Amino acid sequence: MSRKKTSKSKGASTPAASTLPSANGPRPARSGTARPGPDAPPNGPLQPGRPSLGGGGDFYDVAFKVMLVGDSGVGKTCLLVRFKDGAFLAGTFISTVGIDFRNKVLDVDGVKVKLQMWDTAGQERFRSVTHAYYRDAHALLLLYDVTNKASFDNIQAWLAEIHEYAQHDVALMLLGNKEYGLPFMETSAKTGLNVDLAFTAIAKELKQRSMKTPSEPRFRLHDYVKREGRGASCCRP
Ligand SMILES: Nc1nc2c(ncn2[C@@H]2O[C@H](COP(=O)(O)OP(=O)(O)OP(=O)(O)O)[C@@H](O)[C@H]2O)c(=O)[nH]1
Ligand SMILES: [Mg+2]
Repeated sequence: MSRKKTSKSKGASTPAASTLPSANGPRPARSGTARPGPDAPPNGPLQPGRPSLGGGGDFYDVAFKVMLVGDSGVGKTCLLVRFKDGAFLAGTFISTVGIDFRNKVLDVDGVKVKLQMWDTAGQERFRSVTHAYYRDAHALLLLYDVTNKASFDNIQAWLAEIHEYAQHDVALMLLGNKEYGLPFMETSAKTGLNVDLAFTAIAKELKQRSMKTPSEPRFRLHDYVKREGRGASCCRP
């Protein structure tokens, strides 16, 4: 697959969607090798989209490159494994070395969208490796650990890296991972996001506790918040 190298300039915009050569082929020697092996998909600009058959027989119409970034330990790899395989990597924490990738094809309103997801190492020592991958990412998921204040404080630094190395129009999302096992939502007094929900939910919980009527279905605060919570929010300083 021919690739032209484009130097990143502020005027450059995110490369067109593409059909990526399958990254489903044999994975790099060790997941997250500092430099993915020869089977890793090219890190150059991506070709224009066309229906294509990736490795592993997954048909897709369009493909995008998504990168996960954030401090070491915030849960980038675990989030990816959960999304890809539906499993949680409990047990010992094995830090990603360099960069790794996983693919998943989603059906988005009848369009087969292949996400090639790059799992970066959060450790400082791999930063130079991961910088090279920002350039042709279509989207960046920036993770912090809601139980680790420093990982949230570092968001500013990650945003500066993104501004420095990614295309100016890259799609960005901020994800707070892990939880204390408590119902969790983000609110904004400024925009009103989830403000009514927060107080309505707690009112429902307290009413149920004090006026329990056996015939009424049990109110589950966690489920209610999850169901009603408007996750879509944008974090303005
Ligand atoms: N309780 C809880 N633990 C989590 C969650 N996600 C990840 N972990 C744990 O956090 C630790 C780090 O998770 P990883 O996914 O390996 O972290 P990472 O961001 O990939 O770290 P690096 O590869 O070093 O950048 C592991 O021990 C996970 O089990 C979560 O949602 N909840
Ligand atoms: Mg990792």
